[in-house]
Amino acid sequence: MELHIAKDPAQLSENVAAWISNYIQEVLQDQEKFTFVLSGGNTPKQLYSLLAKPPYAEIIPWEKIHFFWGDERAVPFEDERNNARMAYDVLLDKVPVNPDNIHVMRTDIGPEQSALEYEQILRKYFKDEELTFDLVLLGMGDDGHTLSLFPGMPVVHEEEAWVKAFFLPAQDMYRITLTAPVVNDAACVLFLTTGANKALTLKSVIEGTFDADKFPSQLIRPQEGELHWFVDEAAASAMEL
Ligand SMILES: O=C1O[C@H](COP(=O)(O)O)[C@@H](O)[C@H](O)[C@H]1O
Repeated sequence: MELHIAKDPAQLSENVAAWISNYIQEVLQDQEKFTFVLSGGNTPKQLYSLLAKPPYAEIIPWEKIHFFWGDERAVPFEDERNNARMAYDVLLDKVPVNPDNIHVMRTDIGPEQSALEYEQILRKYFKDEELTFDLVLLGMGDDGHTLSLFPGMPVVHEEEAWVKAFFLPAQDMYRITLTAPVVNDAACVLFLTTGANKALTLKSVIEGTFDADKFPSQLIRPQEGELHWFVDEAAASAMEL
């Protein structure tokens, strides 16, 4: 695991935008397409909006990138809580992405059906071979969740399905999520985390005893791929560095 600490969220977003841009260009020297799994929530907004502007808007070969999502809140696309909607607003509507390469988790059908359909989309894309995303961007909630793997929910222990839907009583909402084994098969996983409110959780996730029910983010340990935590000083403040 590699830990990268920046002064504040603005500097962190700058660093991550540059890092992602370099990584995409490097990977595309050896392959034709790049698979990028996006996260939702508030933290990546600044990063997405930087990627949508020069120099990244111009140097990233957008047409070669296939976009997927790590998780989705089962609310209509028009709802501002919808993770895909946020990414469209801040990034995807602003750069020359091929619309056929954008693979959203649908929320205009039932969540269970959407999860099954998304798994089919992934199986088709990866032609039933090993599912290996090039880059998975993740966030971490104050409670230690990542993707929609929330503390204490059975989905945390899912080993078979690639995609699961479930009801999250705490938010009175269905969630659709990739499961941890899928993310752990990725070539590179990048967590983006900011804020003092996440400091104690981050310390537990990185330095604490393994307890996936309490801190689902601890489940993310790529088998062979790279794991990077990009955090700001406030989020890192409780760690022993
Ligand atoms: O609900 C979610 O939360 C996490 C963390 O979001 P943040 O607002 O604390 O950055 C996010 O990664 C996930 O995609 C989203 O559905």
